[in-house]
Amino acid sequence: MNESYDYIVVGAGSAGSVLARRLSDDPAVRVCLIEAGGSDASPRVQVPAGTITLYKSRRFSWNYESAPQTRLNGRRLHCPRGKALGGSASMNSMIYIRGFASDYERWAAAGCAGWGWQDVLPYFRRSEGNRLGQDPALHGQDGPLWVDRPRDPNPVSRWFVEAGRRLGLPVNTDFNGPSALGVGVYDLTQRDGQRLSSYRAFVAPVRDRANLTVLTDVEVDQLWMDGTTVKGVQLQAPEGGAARRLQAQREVILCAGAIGSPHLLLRSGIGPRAQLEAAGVPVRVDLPGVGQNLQDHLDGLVTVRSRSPLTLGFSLGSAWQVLSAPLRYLFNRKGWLSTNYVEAGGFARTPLSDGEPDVQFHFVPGYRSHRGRLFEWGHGYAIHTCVLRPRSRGELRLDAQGRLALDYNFLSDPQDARVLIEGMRLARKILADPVFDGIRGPEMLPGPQVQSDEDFLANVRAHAATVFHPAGTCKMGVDPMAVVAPDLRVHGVRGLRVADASIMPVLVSGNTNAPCIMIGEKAADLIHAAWGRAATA
Ligand SMILES: Cc1cc2nc3c(=O)[nH]c(=O)nc-3n(C[C@H](O)[C@H](O)[C@H](O)COP(=O)(O)OP(=O)(O)OC[C@H]3O[C@@H](n4cnc5c(N)ncnc54)[C@H](O)[C@@H]3O)c2cc1C
Repeated sequence: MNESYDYIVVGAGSAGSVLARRLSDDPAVRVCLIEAGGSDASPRVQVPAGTITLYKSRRFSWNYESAPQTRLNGRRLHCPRGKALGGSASMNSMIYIRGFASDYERWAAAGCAGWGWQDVLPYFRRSEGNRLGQDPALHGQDGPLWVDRPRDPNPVSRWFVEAGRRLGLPVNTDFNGPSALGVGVYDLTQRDGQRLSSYRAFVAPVRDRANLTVLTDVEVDQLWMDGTTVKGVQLQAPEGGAARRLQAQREVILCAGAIGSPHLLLRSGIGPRAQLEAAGVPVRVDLPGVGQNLQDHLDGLVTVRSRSPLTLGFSLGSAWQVLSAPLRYLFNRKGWLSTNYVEAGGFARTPLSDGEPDVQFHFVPGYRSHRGRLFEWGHGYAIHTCVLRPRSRGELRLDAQGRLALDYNFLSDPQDARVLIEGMRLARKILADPVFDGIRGPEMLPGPQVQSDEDFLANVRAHAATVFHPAGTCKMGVDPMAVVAPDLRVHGVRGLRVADASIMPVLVSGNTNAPCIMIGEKAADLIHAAWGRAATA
């Protein structure tokens, strides 16, 4: 016999966790939240510094790899995505940024009625439990998602802020305030110095609700459909076993992320007809936009070596800091283990800007980058600079063998390279400030020999990567390439919505966790409104 629920939410990540919580606030409905990954109860997830052990973890990450990037010297880029309760917010850097008001105005102008800034602001506020005394007109005080500052920021992170100020950038104490321009210490989704994913904030406190079932280590294989109506989901069959089906009396909502959701649609026969036919997947709904419109923030590095054990890193000089870190963290949540690495950063305008900041900085008080490396020997500091509103568009598709192919198509629009190069020049100027003189070693990337546009472009091709914000692959809208309508219902399909990073028609100007949480909040209200329940407070 099939198990039956009112709502099935696929994916317990940033958006899915919020949605499952809000839907199950109504005791009259039964909600099933399905997560392919397992528990998040590991110090690697809960202790902020554990984040560097997760990107390439086989247990916690899906570890996708892109197709060779033609304009990045044919390199394949690593694309980590969280695979555990909490999803990508169980491995992310915890920075709390909403994007610009103008991003959401662009969504509304592109046909997404109800998604302008004033429409989405209440949802940002509803989710947030701001610990910083920031403007209550913009910030929620009582929501489950704590927003706090790093417990023990590295002194060199503060030097970055000072260097940015001396370059003429304002010091910004609220990047989610009226203007994001400037440099500062980032606000984080942490509670008492521990990571706070939306699973931890929204679902964990109500997990014993009788009307909420949370399944872990269970992967949805495809949608269970009758014609163009979704009846439920089919789970991946255990080896040698039969596939299990779960029925949704009302709706299935895909919250499997910007890679997982379109992949699931394609596997279920919802996508571009020619692609599905070539991959041997029976076509249920010809929906040409599925997997298209892939966007991400391309990122260039300026990095400087140092001998100073003030910065994070392993050396004889830092041995005491490293060895004492577990005790310091245990007793007062301070010290080396409390860092999220990307403690400071900001938003700046390059000479190519249209008036709004067009690049974002992520400052790391450690050598080179934390990306995927468990141990970095030695010390240093670095600025990651990313293009905030990339013009390049990639795609995610099934190849002829039915395998997932992920092509960012980075730098297909040459303007992205121009903006990135100007941003990296700004980053280099910040790091050249005398405030760093006492600890400065040689610039490693892009390296002092890199000066002209051509030099920079060659460096970008050789080293640029992403800051892990894929979005847009089930875009919301009303044009022929839109996958979901502004109420998040999938065009041409009954009983199915998508609510996660994939629905962004245009990538927001900043980190994507808070926007996904907002999407989960708004999805809950859209669903409650459709089925006749008033909005939750
Ligand atoms: C390394 C890293 C650092 C980042 N740093 C930041 C940061 O500091 N600040 C910030 O704002 N953003 C950051 N991000 C981005 C941000 O975390 C994500 O954009 C956001 O969490 C995406 O939310 P989502 O709901 O779309 O998907 P996810 O949170 O990825 O959730 C999708 C969930 O669906 C599950 N799933 C997928 N397929 C299936 C299936 N078939 N069956 C069942 N379950 C399935 C997955 O396992 C996952 O748990 C970072 C991301 C990464 C990877």
